[in-house]
Amino acid sequence: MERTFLKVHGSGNTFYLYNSNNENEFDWPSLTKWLCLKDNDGGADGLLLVLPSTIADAKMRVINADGSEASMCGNGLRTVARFVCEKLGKYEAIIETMKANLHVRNEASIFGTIPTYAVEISPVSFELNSLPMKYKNQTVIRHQIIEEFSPTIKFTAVSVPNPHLIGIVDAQYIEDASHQQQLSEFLNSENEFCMDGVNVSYVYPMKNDTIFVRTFERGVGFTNACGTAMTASALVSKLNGLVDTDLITVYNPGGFVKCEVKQNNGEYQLTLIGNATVTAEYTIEINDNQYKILNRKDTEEQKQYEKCIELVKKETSSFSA
Ligand SMILES: N[C@@H](CCC[C@H](N)C(=O)O)C(=O)O
Repeated sequence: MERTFLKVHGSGNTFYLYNSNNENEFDWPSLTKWLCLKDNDGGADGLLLVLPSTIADAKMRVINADGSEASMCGNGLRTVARFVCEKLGKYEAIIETMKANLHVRNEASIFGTIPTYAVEISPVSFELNSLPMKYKNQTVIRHQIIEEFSPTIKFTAVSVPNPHLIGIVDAQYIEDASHQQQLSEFLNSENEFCMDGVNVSYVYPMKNDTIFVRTFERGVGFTNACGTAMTASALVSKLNGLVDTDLITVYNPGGFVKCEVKQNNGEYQLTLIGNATVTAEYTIEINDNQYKILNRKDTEEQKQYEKCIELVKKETSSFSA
């Protein structure tokens, strides 16, 4: 049978997006692993499923490139927000995700006229149990040196609700990714700290309202960007006085986003704002776990996005390859 998929990205974090009325229509892990093969028309970082919901406007499921399922995806949610809002002819919607129903809305463009969406990132918890993570008999790790990971980098563990380990680093750790790669590979293989793996981000504070974030994603590896990681990194930067504004610009290897960090009655209110770009429409043949790309029709959207990348390269050229 032939099915239509969109190739989409948020800050260069690239996904196939598939709309289905049947949650069990295909073997999602097998399909995702195939779609994400780099030799397969460039691959992708995962598959986003848009499904019917009885409690919201739509439901999103996120399958990582290795076939594992994630509870949330911030960059992916922006593209799902666009798909659902355009389909329903609305400017805002509620999307059901594994652990929360999240508000999404169309937003003024962050660069030129590129389609831009703002999405709620919630719930937030610093409890190690929520990741899950274990470290000695601690219940939280907040801006703390963990000798087993590094003698100098301060780490924070936070779930939003997918699990993140955020390290605040000097420019040298951005220029050379080897420390982050080694630590991430260790924490995403069998280990005593992060039983289900973890997304590992290194954050370089650039200005009082700007940070740079690079993420090694659980189930994927280094990606151009991770939306939940950038939002969690903005929160950690704000809580530790590395930035002093509510609206933080977050550069990443694939572009930039804005993260709004607010606190109300002790609750964190986090919003991720950025592009929701559709690069192509694919026709794919699927027969008993056998897949074949039959056709690809490119959109014009990536051309404008390239200009955004040029700006980011200029701003980050002193420390980022
Ligand atoms: N890229 C995503 C996060 C995708 C899931 C992550 N790899 C996990 O396993 O938690 C984002 O933009 O948030």
